[in-house]
Amino acid sequence: MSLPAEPYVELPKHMYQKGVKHLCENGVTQVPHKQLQGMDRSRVLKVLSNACREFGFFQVVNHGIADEVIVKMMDVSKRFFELPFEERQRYMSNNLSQPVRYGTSFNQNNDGVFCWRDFLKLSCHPMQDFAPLWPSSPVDLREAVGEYSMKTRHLYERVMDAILESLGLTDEKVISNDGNQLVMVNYYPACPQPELTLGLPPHSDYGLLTLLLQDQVEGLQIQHNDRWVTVKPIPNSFVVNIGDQFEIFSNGRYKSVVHRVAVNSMRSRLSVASLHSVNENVTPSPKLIDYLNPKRYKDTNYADFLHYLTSSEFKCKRFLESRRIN
Ligand SMILES: O=C(O)CCC(=O)C(=O)O
Ligand SMILES: [Fe+2]
Repeated sequence: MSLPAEPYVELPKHMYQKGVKHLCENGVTQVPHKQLQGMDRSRVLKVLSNACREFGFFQVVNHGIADEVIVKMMDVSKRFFELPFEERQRYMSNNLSQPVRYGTSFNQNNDGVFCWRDFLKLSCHPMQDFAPLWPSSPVDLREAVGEYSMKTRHLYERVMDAILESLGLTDEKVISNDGNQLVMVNYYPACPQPELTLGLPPHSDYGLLTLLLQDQVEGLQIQHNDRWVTVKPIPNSFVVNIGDQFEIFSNGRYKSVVHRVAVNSMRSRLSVASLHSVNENVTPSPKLIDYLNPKRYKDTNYADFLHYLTSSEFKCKRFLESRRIN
């Protein structure tokens, strides 16, 4: 299996490699594209592995998804949130497991936590089951989401293969095979008092891996060494982050990173997350368990996650903490 052509990783400052130029001021270092082109495959895997282990996130450019697919997805998403409320309201539901769900920060009956965010959640896999349920307006939404979800799924599989390889698990099929894909479109309206709220509160993603497309408005922040690092948008790139299921599978080698979204008073922001997870039990890979690295997590499935959401633990600790073996 081959790596995506030249993954371009954006890494926090102190991790930057010898000879890599320091480009940004906000605590984030970019590895310039040219440097990666010169790197051999094992070196790229090493960079990927460092990024996953220490930070749980990186950015990918040169991913092979055409700009046109990305632009269409962003454009149709924007038009969805501009539809009259009555139109969007048809997809509102209190039922978290609805395959298509819309929610708005101006009607918070649905969510316990207040977020300055509207969202549209679309289940995508298998596509033939879910596409007929996606909103029929704007008229080109289904086509754009269909194409976007297929391409991001393919990219997910390639990135996952590379991540497994970086862990020395090339034969491990269990995790990259069939699974769920959710496309979550997030719209953060400009907020008159941004210091009083967040677009999304601190959380980590439940699944294996998330591929996130963001527009050019800053907002996503990653927790690292007790501070918040803003992820600078790179046009048409994907921010990839490790989710809880993968931290468990990797027996804690790779980290599911806590992140949040800040809002601002001037500009609205749009992002599209493609969330990949599996339904079945996830258990730490036996190949990553040994005398020095005992099993660190309990076996986990979606029912455990739902149970956690309704339990008293939800308010005081992360889901992952509840799965840790001490
Ligand atoms: O909007 C963003 O940048 C992040 C969204 C996110 O964290 C999520 O959908 O889980
Ligand atoms: Fe997230």
